[in-house]
Amino acid sequence: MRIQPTAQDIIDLTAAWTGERSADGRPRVSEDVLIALSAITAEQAWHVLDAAGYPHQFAGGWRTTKPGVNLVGRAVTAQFLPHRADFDAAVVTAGAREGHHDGERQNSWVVESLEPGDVMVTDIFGKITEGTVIGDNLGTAIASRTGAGAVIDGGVRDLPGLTAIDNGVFFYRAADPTPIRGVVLSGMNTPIRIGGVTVLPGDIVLGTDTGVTFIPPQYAEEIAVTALDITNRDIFSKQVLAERVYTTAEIDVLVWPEAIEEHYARWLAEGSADNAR
Ligand SMILES: O=C([O-])CC(=O)C(=O)O
Ligand SMILES: [Mg+2]
Repeated sequence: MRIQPTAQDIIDLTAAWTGERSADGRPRVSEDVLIALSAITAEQAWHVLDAAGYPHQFAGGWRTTKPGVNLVGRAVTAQFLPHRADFDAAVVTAGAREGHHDGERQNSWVVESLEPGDVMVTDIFGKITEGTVIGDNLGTAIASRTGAGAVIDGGVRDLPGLTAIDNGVFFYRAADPTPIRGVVLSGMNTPIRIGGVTVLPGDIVLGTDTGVTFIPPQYAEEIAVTALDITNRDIFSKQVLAERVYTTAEIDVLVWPEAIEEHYARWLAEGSADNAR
């Protein structure tokens, strides 16, 4: 038994990704794509994923420590189950074989595995009381290791301290003063369920005020490129409307006539989108 699958198991699990990978086998979407995704909306991601046949990648109904700030990074998944003594003993033994020696602090096993650009994504079956996966100490460790944050489908504690962490964004269900208890870590970087979404290790987490999208890595670049085009068209539209070059009837349509498309292409080529931003 293993707590974390081997790199080869993770490669097999995510075989749809053909690009670069982390040492643990997870898909490693590039830094440039992550930066581009940090400015997009849940709707832009949804549009591409729905069209690609992935309509169930969004989970809503969160609280966030940084409203208005997006969370973007590569998922490190973790799953907790209700405590069961014999299973916990097996987990502690397997964990020690994989280098995790503090069997009483299984939540820290996950935190200590994190790398820059990772987002810790934890399924703790919605448990709030005694389901507080992190507080401000583990939150500080997550932020300093990842520069990103975490998605906890359960509780957090030390909320004022967690909110004060500048370099991390935390999505959670509710805060509670109790410490984590009565659970066992059943897996790290295994497939997990968050809301109605199946999340795989290396998925790109996009947390916005709307909710959290888990983007299969093979769609990350397409979403970044599509979103940039949508954003640019929006800037162009507002500019030509403000300058009264076209009427709203001409601009506010699903497909622009050829002349407006050509104008947009010229405008893009002149670098006007970058100037307007
Ligand atoms: O230590 C823990 O397990 C949770 C906690 O309170 C913290 O991270 O500050
Ligand atoms: Mg604490």
